[in-house]
Amino acid sequence: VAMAHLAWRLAQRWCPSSLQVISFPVVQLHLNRTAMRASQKDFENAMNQVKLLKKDPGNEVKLKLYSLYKQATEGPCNVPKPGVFDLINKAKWDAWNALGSLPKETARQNYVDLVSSLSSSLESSSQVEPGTDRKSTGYETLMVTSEDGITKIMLNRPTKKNALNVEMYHEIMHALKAASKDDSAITVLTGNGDYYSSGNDLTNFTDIPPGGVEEKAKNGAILLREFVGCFIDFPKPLIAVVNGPAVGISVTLLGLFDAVYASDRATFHTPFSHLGQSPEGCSSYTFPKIMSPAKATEMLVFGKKLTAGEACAQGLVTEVFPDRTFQKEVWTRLKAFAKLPPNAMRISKEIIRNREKEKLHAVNAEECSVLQGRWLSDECMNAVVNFLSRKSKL
Ligand SMILES: CCCCC/C=C/CC(=O)SCCNC(=O)CCNC(=O)[C@H](O)C(C)(C)COP(=O)(O)OP(=O)(O)OC[C@H]1O[C@@H](n2cnc3c(N)ncnc32)[C@H](O)[C@@H]1OP(=O)(O)O
Repeated sequence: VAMAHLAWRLAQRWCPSSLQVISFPVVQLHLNRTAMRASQKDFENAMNQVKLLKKDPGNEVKLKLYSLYKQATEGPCNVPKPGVFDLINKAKWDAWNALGSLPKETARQNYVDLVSSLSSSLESSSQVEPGTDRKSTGYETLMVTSEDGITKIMLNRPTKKNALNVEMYHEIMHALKAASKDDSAITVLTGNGDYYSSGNDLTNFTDIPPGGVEEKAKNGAILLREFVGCFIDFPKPLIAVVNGPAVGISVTLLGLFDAVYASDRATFHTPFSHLGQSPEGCSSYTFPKIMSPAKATEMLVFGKKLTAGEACAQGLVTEVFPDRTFQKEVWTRLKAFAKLPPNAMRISKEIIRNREKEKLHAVNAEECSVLQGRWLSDECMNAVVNFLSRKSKL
């Protein structure tokens, strides 16, 4: 009954995408403006690079470019929401508005990073900025760059609050495997836009294969186990730069990171019971160890949302920074860390992690098996239907 309800709700929700009709020149029009100051040279270069792209990067990317440009030049969205039938302007407004209070300088940096990744994946005729070893890749849901000894993996679905869809799970695994072998000293995971991540993309539950919901749940558990396994086994220092609110699996995984730096705008929320689900990311083991069993229960069982300060007091977060100076302070620190001898760091991490590895893999397997059952429960299906039919939000 729940599945029939879900299918009906979804049929109501889906409509043809309005974004198909957004044309590339619409973005270019905005990028051609010349109101940049000399100190924004990178930003200007990036705008010029966009004009040199040989291939259309697609509507989703164009919306990202547009929103970052607006945020970088005008700050948070400050114009009235267009009417529901003004599809193009509404899509653009939504993309800009989704960036929330993202600082102008961060938007500029994100714009430059995005253009840098496009220049490589879409064969720009211009050169990548000389003097850096920045690399970009053709990921759909991530921006991955490597510079100053740091590989940065940025979750890049800001209009969906960086919810993890199936493609993103695969791309993160791919990026982690590549980072484990590249010549960077440390690896950083962060989010683009106003959220770090809103956790599992709840639309992951909607694409039911021929084998039905049982097969869906089984495949989900296999994917989740492999995904979390990549974090358990990651060999280099892995740092989370939590730029905004974090939900669900993006929170639980933090227990597997080597350090967690958070903006004071970040919050930490694991509403598993509300969603009819159960903990993953090894949090049923790491959280009670990090913060005491009772505090872990408040988060994982009762869904208590923590501020960054509270998460720091409980050991989940290493240090909190004011949002205004967050990026500058954190990246200065990370660049200093990345200059330390990489082999020493890797070996020190190994000796810490090896004591726990077997246990962590066993916990991961058990959590995935329990979740597989939870995903088939009425409690979980009803929670997903309620979100997708816009009856509920966290
Ligand atoms: C392989 C499977 C592994 C599974 C592992 C299991 C993990 C467990 C979890 O991670 S549980 C956590 C799941 N996450 C949620 O329940 C969050 C749901 N989202 C929300 O409640 C809200 O969106 C919000 C509070 C995060 C943000 O609210 P706000 O009002 O600020 O923004 P919008 O709701 O308008 O969001 C903008 C658009 O983004 C879409 N979106 C946001 N989060 C998700 C998500 N988790 N899944 C799917 N879609 C999400 C939202 O629907 C909006 O889309 P729209 O613009 O098309 O309407």
